[in-house]
Amino acid sequence: MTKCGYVSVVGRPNAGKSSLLNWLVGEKLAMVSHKANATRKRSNIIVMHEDDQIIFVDTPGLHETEKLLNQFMLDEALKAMGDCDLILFLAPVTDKLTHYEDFLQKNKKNTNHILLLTKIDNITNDEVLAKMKEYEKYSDKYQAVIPVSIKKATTHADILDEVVKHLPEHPYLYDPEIMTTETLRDIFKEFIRESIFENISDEIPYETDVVVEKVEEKDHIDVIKATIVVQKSTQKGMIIGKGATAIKRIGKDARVKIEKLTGKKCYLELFVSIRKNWTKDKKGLKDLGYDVTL
Ligand SMILES: Nc1nc2c(ncn2[C@@H]2O[C@H](COP(=O)(O)OP(=O)(O)OP(=O)(O)O)[C@@H](O)[C@H]2O)c(=O)[nH]1
Repeated sequence: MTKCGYVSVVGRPNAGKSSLLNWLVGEKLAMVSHKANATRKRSNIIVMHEDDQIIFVDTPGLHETEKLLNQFMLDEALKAMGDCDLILFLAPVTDKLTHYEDFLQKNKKNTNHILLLTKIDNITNDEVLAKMKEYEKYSDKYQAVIPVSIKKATTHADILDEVVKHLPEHPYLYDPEIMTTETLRDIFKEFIRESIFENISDEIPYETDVVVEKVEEKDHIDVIKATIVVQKSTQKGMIIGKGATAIKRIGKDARVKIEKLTGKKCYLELFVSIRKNWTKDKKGLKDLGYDVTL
């Protein structure tokens, strides 16, 4: 009998969740940013490991906050934790244990979890061992602890072997050929958002969203029209930039990512529109597809 189940990938902002998933699936599907809190919604990434199927759920970072959009993000992560067969908790190896202790508090259903110590390329082997020793006082809480660096590691078999051990016997839930339940439209949106995070500084990316209005898939080219939504007119000016330089850079970077994924040319047309204070009220969030039930 095959094994198959849901594995929520959880950790504080910037822990390396999306990077890990892209690495495990061998394809760039999730948005990665050096800025924290870039991931806003859950998304499924499906990895076949030998005959077993693992459905990883990428989640927004665990963080405390008052903003409505951020509360939605936290709620997404908590829901994913309460609703899976196993949790992968990612802790950058240099983190203090308090983040892990916070997670233990939030894991109300005591779902089984594996502790992944990430970014171990940043420190020496001895330091990694010392950190693993620190976590040992919680060894009755986790199923396993695995140190990992996606920058250095050459195989992911050890992580996947360990994950599969804790999944139920179950027939596949998805066609083994597919890598994600996200639509291409969702992925294009995330690529454009990622390019905004890369090119625009300060708080603006956090108050920006993207609506993909139209995707026309032709034989040799995809024609995509998308609108970048901001909260106020000064932000619109920043996104466009002097002589439209900023928006051109955003468009170029997003196009390169899209073309790499699809293997086709892409013509990407970007617009900017203002929706006043969309991150702050329920209607604004709902209109942009964040199903707030808070
Ligand atoms: N040195 C090093 N950097 C890493 C590693 N994994 C991820 N990073 C970097 O850490 C940053 C955050 O990575 P993400 O994958 O976006 O982190 P996330 O946990 O999904 O972040 P949120 O969206 O904020 O929840 C990026 O700049 C990555 O390149 C690693 O193994 N080593």
